[in-house]
Amino acid sequence: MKLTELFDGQWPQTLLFDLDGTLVDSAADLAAAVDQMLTEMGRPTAGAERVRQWVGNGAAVLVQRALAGRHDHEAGGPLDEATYRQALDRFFTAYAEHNGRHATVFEGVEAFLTAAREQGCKLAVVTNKPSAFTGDLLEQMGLDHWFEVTVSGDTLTVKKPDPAPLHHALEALGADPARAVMVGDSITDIRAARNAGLPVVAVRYGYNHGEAIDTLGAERVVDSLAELL
Ligand SMILES: O=C(O)COP(=O)(O)O
Ligand SMILES: [Mg+2]
Repeated sequence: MKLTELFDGQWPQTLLFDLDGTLVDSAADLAAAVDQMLTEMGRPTAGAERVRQWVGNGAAVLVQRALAGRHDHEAGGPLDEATYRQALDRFFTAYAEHNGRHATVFEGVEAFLTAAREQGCKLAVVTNKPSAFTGDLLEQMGLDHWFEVTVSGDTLTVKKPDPAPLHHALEALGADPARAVMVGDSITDIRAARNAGLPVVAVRYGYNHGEAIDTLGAERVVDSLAELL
């Protein structure tokens, strides 16, 4: 299913990309940092499989899920504020050490970005990842040169699924929202795109909290971004 089918045979002018689970397979590093934090706090580790399911709503929610040991962290009861602050602090320190160590760029990403650039598309990253890690990870993966604008989870006071980060990226690019597409891996990206009035391409290989992404309303769902070419 080609991307051009979304816009009457034309390429979109602008592409907004999610980062974790869409461009970069970063779960192993996030899991290493979460488990380091949990160990330092005398708690049992979570393991890569569960951490993968907890990624997508930013560092604060990831840490809350890790402390509760479950995805619906609120159902685990209220978290003690001091414990949460300490855990968040330890997670930031640990992830600064692990960020990029085991991460890889997903298959199809470079080919797709190359084609998009050839078509003159404007490219931006809109992630819920804190800015302390976003630029560093993009640089380590050799992806930073593709993107004119990066909006991180703490760039604004709200993050995806709020549409504001997407609007912010479009404004910074001087882009027409009517000719823009969001590309992401989770329900959060689909909701953010809906809220911003953009079509969305979803990838099946990312982190959607262990749930299938096919029935969540994305205009296109692919196994590799190369399928869009
Ligand atoms: O930090 C996260 O929770 C995930 O970030 P993402 O928005 O790039 O998937
Ligand atoms: Mg993601």
